[in-house]
Amino acid sequence: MQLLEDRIQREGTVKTADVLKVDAFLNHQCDVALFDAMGEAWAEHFAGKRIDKILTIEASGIGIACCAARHFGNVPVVFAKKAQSINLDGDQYSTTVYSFTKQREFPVIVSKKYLNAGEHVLLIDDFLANGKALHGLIDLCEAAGAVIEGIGIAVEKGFQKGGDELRAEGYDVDSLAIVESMDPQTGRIEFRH
Ligand SMILES: O=P(O)(O)OC[C@H]1O[C@H](OP(=O)(O)OP(=O)(O)O)[C@H](O)[C@@H]1O
Ligand SMILES: O=c1[nH]c(=O)c2nc[nH]c2[nH]1
Repeated sequence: MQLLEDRIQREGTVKTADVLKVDAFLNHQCDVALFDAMGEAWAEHFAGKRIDKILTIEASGIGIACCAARHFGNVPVVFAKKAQSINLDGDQYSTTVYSFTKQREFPVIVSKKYLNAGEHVLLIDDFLANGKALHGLIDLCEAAGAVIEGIGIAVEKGFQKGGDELRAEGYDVDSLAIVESMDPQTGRIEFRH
């Protein structure tokens, strides 16, 4: 998606060999018009598929998923929580996920009320790196008996293994920008096309 690639080139910074900082528009300050255009692009890619619900994970996937839902007939958005809470009652599906930016394991929890057998689910997230977050969401869907129709990602780092693994597993992964390589010394970012 040219709009997203241009934005990454203009405002993204390569912090280290594997950390791209795009917090000016994606995962700290949020550009809602950009999120809306991303939702439109996923709706085009997944057109014709039955999507009953969008599932994402705290924290950075939530805003993107909510904007995307507007392009999928306002389907509900469910986000997996990364901590127990007194608000999480009743039966739950849960797994654990290693967080890329926080560098530790988190529980990943969804109430059984909000993920049901036979529901057709689109998974959305801001980043795809090693695929830990996505595999956590897939585990939750499998436990619930939900059907995964596809995966929409804003930024995939193609030099990390998550995206290629998920495609090899047979998932339809639509990443709007795939960073093929990036260099913290020069700041150069190259995309896969
Ligand atoms: O493919 P992976 O290696 O799992 O990396 C991608 C995940 O990393 C980030 O989550 P993180 O927990 O780091 O941050 P967040 O709380 O801002 O979402 C991002 O939001 C993705 O969910
Ligand atoms: O802001 C971020 N930059 C990254 O490179 C990344 N990888 C996973 N999650 C990420 N979040």
